[in-house]
Amino acid sequence: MQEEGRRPFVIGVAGGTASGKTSVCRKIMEAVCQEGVNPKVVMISQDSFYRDLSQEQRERASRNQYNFDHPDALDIDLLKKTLREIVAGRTVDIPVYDFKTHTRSKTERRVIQPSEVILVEGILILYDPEIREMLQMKLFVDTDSDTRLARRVLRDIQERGRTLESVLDQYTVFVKPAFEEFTLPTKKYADVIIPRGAENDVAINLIIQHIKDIISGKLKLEDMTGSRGGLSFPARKRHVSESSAIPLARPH
Ligand SMILES: Nc1ncnc2c1ncn2[C@@H]1O[C@H](COP(=O)(O)OP(=O)(O)O)[C@@H](O)[C@H]1O
Ligand SMILES: O=c1ccn([C@@H]2O[C@H](COP(=O)(O)O)[C@@H](O)[C@H]2O)c(=O)[nH]1
Repeated sequence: MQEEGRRPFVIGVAGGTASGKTSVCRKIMEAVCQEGVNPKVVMISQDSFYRDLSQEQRERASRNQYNFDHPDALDIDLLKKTLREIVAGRTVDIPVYDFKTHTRSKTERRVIQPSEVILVEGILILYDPEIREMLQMKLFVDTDSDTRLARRVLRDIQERGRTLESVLDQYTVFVKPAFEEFTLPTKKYADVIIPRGAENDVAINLIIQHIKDIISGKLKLEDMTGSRGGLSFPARKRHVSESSAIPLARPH
């Protein structure tokens, strides 16, 4: 159960498509859940907040004429509302999105119980200023674009019902330009940049240790209480300037 008066520690994980956002979140979740205090940790994907497409939009999507990488493709208001509820410690239910049909399930919703640590990942999770304000730790997964494309091709063919031609076409027309216009510029908001994603154990272990210190109370509450109340990343106080976030590179 969430402790009275303690707000969840909300971590935003951004990065390009197939950069390893989900994989990084899973590694963090596994490690943090091994902690003796056994905190409740939950992961939410921005993908759950894709708009439910009309028949006409679905037809365009099937012809690769719909831009899923533009901020307008997401119901950002619903995402914000949901995050506010979560921050307030309330149970919420979120849509279940189907990448094959580009629709939300009519019958299923995912229930998110109050938790001590919330990981929220997505290509545009650092895009909206109000969402950024709700995040106490901001991460950017920085994986080489060729690697990302190679992974996306495999994943979208295996899991999202796409053909090679359609993945490459969508990537060239929408995914890459939108990454450069909307996602890449949000890297400057990150507190920590993780080169190479989930394989970067040095970076991920440092992040995990920081989260564990917060959960265990090793980092003092007074150091962490920011203007938004509740637990906030202590780096707020010694916050590096937006352009000087620390890229955690492989040691040589
Ligand atoms: N370090 C890695 N090495 C090999 N494959 C990876 C690695 N990280 C992620 N993948 C694979 O790449 C694809 C996208 O990874 P994922 O973590 O889902 O990225 P994102 O959430 O950023 O889209 C998945 O199929 C995943 O298994
Ligand atoms: O119906 C849809 C919805 C989204 N996409 C693509 O998904 C990625 C974002 O997901 P990641 O897991 O971060 O890769 C985005 O680039 C959209 O293009 C889609 O293809 N179809």
